[in-house]
Amino acid sequence: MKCGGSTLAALPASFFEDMCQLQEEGIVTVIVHGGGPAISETLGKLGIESGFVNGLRVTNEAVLDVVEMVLSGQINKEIVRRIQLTGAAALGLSGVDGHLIEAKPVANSDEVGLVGDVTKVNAELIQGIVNMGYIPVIAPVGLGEDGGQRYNINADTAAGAVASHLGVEQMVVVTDVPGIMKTVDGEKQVLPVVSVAEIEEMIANGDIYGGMIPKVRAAIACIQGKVQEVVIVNGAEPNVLSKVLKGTGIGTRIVR
Ligand SMILES: Nc1ncnc2c1ncn2[C@@H]1O[C@H](COP(=O)(O)OP(=O)(O)O)[C@@H](O)[C@H]1O
Ligand SMILES: CC(=O)N[C@@H](CCC(=O)OP(=O)(O)O)C(=O)O
Repeated sequence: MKCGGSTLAALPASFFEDMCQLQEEGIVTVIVHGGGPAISETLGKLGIESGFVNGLRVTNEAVLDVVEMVLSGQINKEIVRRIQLTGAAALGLSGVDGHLIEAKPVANSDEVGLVGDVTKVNAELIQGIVNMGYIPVIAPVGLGEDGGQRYNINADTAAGAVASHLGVEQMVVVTDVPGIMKTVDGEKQVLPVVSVAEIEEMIANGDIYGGMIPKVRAAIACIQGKVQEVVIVNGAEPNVLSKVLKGTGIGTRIVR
């Protein structure tokens, strides 16, 4: 599951209770989370300037210090605490811990700086944490191959890579909108299912823009592998996880 920074504050208790219930039924959740708004807020308080290029935060060492502090500290531990309040066990870590996420500079690193693309995921470590009965909660900070360099990784990209490497059936992307929306006859509608070809068209004509672009790109990358579908849902919806797993037609399903 990818849990977006846009929706974290709005997640109801039922979101975490569902996760606990699903774990009892043998359906394990692995969480990769974002925290973009909280990073921007702390950067602002500290007077550190940063911008975005095509949805990726321009990242230097000073920005990366804040990204790591906010994601691996504040946000990661907040999610761990909320899961634990349901009685379930959770273990928080970032891509740095146990070389969980290995990364290399993105193609446009001359523009965005220390932003990484995932090259490797330590799936055995995630599996081991799951086998011990913990829900892994992963912050998207990665390490270079030599282990010396940190990278800021977009959380959608990191979640897609984790889903692919784990070979899971489904990735759920939890955000602040009820799915991929399109204006039809002047009215905004949620599309129940979209294909890869339709997504490319929607990006080209501007129907999909901004923060939705890395989500659909990550979805496309992972459903070309073992993952069969990616579902985009609104985290504020009560019991959204059990609704997704019961196939109640909630959100947008992205299929091949
Ligand atoms: N076609 C679309 N349907 C729904 N949301 C869209 C679409 N295109 C762009 N968006 C935007 O994507 C946002 C979600 O991305 P983002 O703000 O990065 O959230 P997160 O923090 O969950 O990753 C929505 O709030 C919306 O403004
Ligand atoms: C490279 C890059 O842009 N990294 C993101 C990581 C957090 C993230 O992706 O959070 P959301 O899912 O809430 O957007 C950032 O610095 O904001």
